[in-house]
Amino acid sequence: MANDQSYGEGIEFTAEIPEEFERVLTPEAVAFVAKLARLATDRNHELLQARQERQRRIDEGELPDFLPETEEIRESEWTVAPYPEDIADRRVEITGPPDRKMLINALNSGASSYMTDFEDANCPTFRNMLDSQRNLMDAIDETITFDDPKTGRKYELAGRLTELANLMPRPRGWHLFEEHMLVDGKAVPGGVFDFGLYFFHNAKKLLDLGSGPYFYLPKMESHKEARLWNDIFVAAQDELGIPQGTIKATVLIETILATFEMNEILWELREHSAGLNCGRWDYIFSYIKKLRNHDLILPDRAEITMTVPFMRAYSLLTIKTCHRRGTFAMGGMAAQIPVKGDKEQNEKAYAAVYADKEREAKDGHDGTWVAHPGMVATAKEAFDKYMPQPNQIDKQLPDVNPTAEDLLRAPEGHITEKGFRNNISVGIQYMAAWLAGRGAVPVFNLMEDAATAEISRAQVWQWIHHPQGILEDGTEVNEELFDRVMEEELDRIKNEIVGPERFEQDEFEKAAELFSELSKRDEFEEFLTLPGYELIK
Ligand SMILES: CC(=O)SCCNC(=O)CCNC(=O)[C@H](O)C(C)(C)COP(=O)(O)OP(=O)(O)OC[C@H]1O[C@@H](n2cnc3c(N)ncnc32)[C@H](O)[C@@H]1OP(=O)(O)O
Ligand SMILES: O=CC(=O)O
Ligand SMILES: [Mg+2]
Repeated sequence: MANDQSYGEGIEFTAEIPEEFERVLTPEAVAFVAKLARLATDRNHELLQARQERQRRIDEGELPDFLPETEEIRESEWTVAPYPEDIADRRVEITGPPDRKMLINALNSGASSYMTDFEDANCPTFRNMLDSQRNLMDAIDETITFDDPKTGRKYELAGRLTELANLMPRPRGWHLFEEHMLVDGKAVPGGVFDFGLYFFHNAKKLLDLGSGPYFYLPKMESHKEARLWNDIFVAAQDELGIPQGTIKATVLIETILATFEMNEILWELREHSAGLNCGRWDYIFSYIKKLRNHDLILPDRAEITMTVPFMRAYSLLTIKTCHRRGTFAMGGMAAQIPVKGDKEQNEKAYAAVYADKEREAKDGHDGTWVAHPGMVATAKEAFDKYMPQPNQIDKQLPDVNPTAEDLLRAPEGHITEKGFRNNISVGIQYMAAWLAGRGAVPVFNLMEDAATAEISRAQVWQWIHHPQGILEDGTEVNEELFDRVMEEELDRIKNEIVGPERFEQDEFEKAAELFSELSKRDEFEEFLTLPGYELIK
């Protein structure tokens, strides 16, 4: 175990650091993270406070809209700094948590980039966070290998790092803190911990290889949150003597509030921007969460596709905004993954991914996300067809001018018992995996992660708490119905889906307890990973 005395004044670790991770938490790397934390932590808390105040105003009737005070930024002509040539072509980006095997598989997958996920697809145990950093260090040293004890298979990189997918880590969002590292008695913002360690160990090596420190930034709700990231980038580059503007970050537009501040977010990060991405799953979650006190009730999760009007308006506005500012408009995640042992369902999954990517490419997106290596070729085929050049940033969309009403209008649809059941079952299955340390899992042939599970959780809460929470057969959604359905679904999970043995081993009972508590309580919990973190840290 590393000795916390060696880390310097005001720096403390609240958990043992296994020896194998001492090369991640070197005194120099820790001091670097501490420096960034001292810059960021209080501002992070103020920004979270501002989120609460905004929510209070929305609860009282205010609706999100474009900000009058930043009109000048929206109306004037400017572009972000040019992108580096090695990320000119981002047509297919694979995503996933950087566990050792997945990291090697993702780098070798044929995708243009790998969104290396410390957020939605990751369960933030201290071990997972440190293991991910170590795996990334080994990948960038080009020494990473993995011997799978279960299969005996050996894994290694399929070529030089620069011939493989570009690494684009996504640090944790501003709501998550790394409670195992304290600086001046305060937990370090999770994103600062993830970004700081990665940048400290790898930025110079990436530049020497001819690549660079590229990032994704999640779950922001305002341009002021982007300003904090920009200040962190400036300080980090300064500290390591790396030229300003070297970092390039793509911001996920995945909250209903950020959609009204796309220009402003790009402006804040203009020296460091690599565009925006449509984080569709968190976006739906955010819509439900932020507008929960309004009569804007969404139908079953399966009916909220990218083609319903408010989602389409958001995606087209992202493309318009990014291209006007000279940068990438990345598409989002199709949650379908290959279906083993069912040819028909498998073909449907591939067709759904192709249709999603075809629409994105035709609309003007510059690339897209897939959740599984098996889907890379399918997404690439769609983009190659409609975008033979590396990107289509020069495609302008002057006629796209959605109003606030267009962006906020709830789609028509149905709330069904099937949808209600599915939300409960998926939510419990996901939380059970998460509590066992896994942040992304296949459930009912779809990729589920923290963002998709949040939709399920938020819908159940909303239908229980809102007078319009009525199933299409007229049944009122209430706690009694919830208790009955949850018991039936738990029984099904135990006896038909995972089997009694795994049910006992994994955390299904604990997950059900948490899911039930969050669904029934009157106050809406901001993120399910917050009470979840209390159970795993
Ligand atoms: C809303 C959002 O934020 S989207 C972004 C966040 N979410 C994600 O990143 C989820 C990414 N996807 C995944 O984590 C996985 O695909 C899962 C968990 C859904 C399914 O994983 P598995 O159950 O392992 O799938 P499956 O058994 O089909 O995998 C086949 C092979 O592909 C590999 N694989 C699957 N998904 C990935 C991936 N995303 N990256 C790299 N390799 C992968 C597996 O490791 C396995 O490798 P092997 O043949 O060498 O053993
Ligand atoms: O992070 C992506 C999303 O869809 O959420
Ligand atoms: Mg997300």
